[in-house]
Amino acid sequence: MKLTFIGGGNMATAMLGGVLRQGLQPADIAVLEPSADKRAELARQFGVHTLAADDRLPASEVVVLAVKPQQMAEAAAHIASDIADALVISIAAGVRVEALSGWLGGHRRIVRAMPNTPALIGKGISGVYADPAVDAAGRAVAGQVLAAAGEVVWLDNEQQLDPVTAVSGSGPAYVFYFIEALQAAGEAQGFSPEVARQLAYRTFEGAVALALQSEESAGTLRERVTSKGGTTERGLAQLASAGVEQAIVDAVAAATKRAAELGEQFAGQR
Ligand SMILES: NC(=O)C1=CN([C@@H]2O[C@H](COP(=O)(O)OP(=O)(O)OC[C@H]3O[C@@H](n4cnc5c(N)ncnc54)[C@H](OP(=O)(O)O)[C@@H]3O)[C@@H](O)[C@H]2O)C=CC1
Ligand SMILES: O=C(O)[C@@H]1CCC=N1
Repeated sequence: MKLTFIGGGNMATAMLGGVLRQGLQPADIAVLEPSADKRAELARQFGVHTLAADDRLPASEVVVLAVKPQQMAEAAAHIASDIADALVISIAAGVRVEALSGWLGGHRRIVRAMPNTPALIGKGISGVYADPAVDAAGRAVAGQVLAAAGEVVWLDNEQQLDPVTAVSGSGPAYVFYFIEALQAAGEAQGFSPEVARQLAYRTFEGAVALALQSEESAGTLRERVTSKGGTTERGLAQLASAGVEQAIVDAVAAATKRAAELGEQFAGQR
């Protein structure tokens, strides 16, 4: 499979890690990226072929659009005459199939996906929506590319991509934020950064691994940590009085709203 990424930034880098781990050959992958420094780093790290902004697109079965939403119109217009019948997978937040199709000269073999950065190690999760014009073979190819990034959840409605973006697309940032906060809290109690890091990181790793393996809900596992009259109860009460649970609900709602705003911003543009 000949695969070309348009944009060689954070998420393209994460997906490259996934597809190469799955066995795709670097010689079959190209990345079009305006920054010479990033091109050099991608070639060094992954051995893939790189293209500068003005270069024409090589013949590709799959083209992954991995630029920021605000850069999509220009990036799509640049490749519109070169994509032939390639399957186009856009990973941009918000930007809808209708807008993508307009910028791509009416192309309809379009799949939208929302992966996340753990794709780099094959531990991501992607929500995926295919335009009805994409046939079963196209869906299978999209599923194969995204499976390299981790688990795949097919969506039957494009709107569902906005909350997927808010929960799992942005989600790693929330988790890293909690890890940072737990590490900082350990340091505030007098531990060295190294020890605080070790305590925080292993706690997250262990808790997530346990939750994934367990048949019990996260709530039940939380109750098992919480001894009556003990330390966890005191700590959780502090989190509750600070409104942390509601803050998480509000954060996801705000991110979903931002994805919808991005969709509106680019709707109907040609
Ligand atoms: N980061 C994440 O966790 C996730 C991101 N996404 C989506 O992925 C997309 C990319 O995000 P991310 O990787 O974080 O962003 P980055 O800014 O890291 O990557 C985008 C890259 O594309 C380059 N670029 C700009 N214009 C063009 C062009 N016309 N042609 C080719 N390349 C171009 C940018 O260069 P320059 O920096 O010079 O502008 C940059 O290197 C976004 O649409 C985002 O919504 C989806 C899921 C998760
Ligand atoms: O922050 C963003 O807009 C992108 C989409 C999901 C994760 N990063």
